[in-house]
Amino acid sequence: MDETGTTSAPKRRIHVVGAVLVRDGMILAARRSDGMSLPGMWEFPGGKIEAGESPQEALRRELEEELLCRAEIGERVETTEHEYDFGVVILTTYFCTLIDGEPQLTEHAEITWLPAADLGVLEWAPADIPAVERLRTASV
Ligand SMILES: Nc1nc2c([nH]c(=O)n2[C@H]2C[C@H](O)[C@@H](COP(=O)(O)OP(=O)(O)OP(=O)(O)O)O2)c(=O)[nH]1
Repeated sequence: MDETGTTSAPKRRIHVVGAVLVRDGMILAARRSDGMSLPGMWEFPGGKIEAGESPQEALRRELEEELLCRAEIGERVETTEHEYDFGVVILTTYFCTLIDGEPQLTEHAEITWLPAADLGVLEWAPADIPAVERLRTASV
């Protein structure tokens, strides 16, 4: 029950993985396009984990689909939970290294590489803020 006395159904829980791609001390950020949810916001490329997939499998698949490149998935950076109006996103980010191909735009509006210390200049999806904060204060 909320403060208006209304009982609402529990929100959908959406398990999402994001790639912190690191190259030459820079991290890749991708801006969501107008056709996506959270339009215009910056994120780590990735997406929803499908049934039967491990987080790493999902991330490899998403990077191949979205950026047309292959990456090695490394250590986990952060797991956060954020409630949006469309559901609760549980986002886990992993350090990743490119092993084949140059990231290409397919669904995002743009991509950019930034030093970790400068990540704060972008407008990140709210679920990403804890990972961004961790990266800004860590050496990558
Ligand atoms: N890929 C990715 N998604 C993120 C991040 N942060 C964050 O809140 N999200 C949200 C956006 C989406 O609602 C969901 C990921 O789903 P998705 O990447 O498959 O997005 P999508 O465009 O297919 O989703 P949709 O518009 O069909 O709802 O998680 C992030 O860093 N990376």
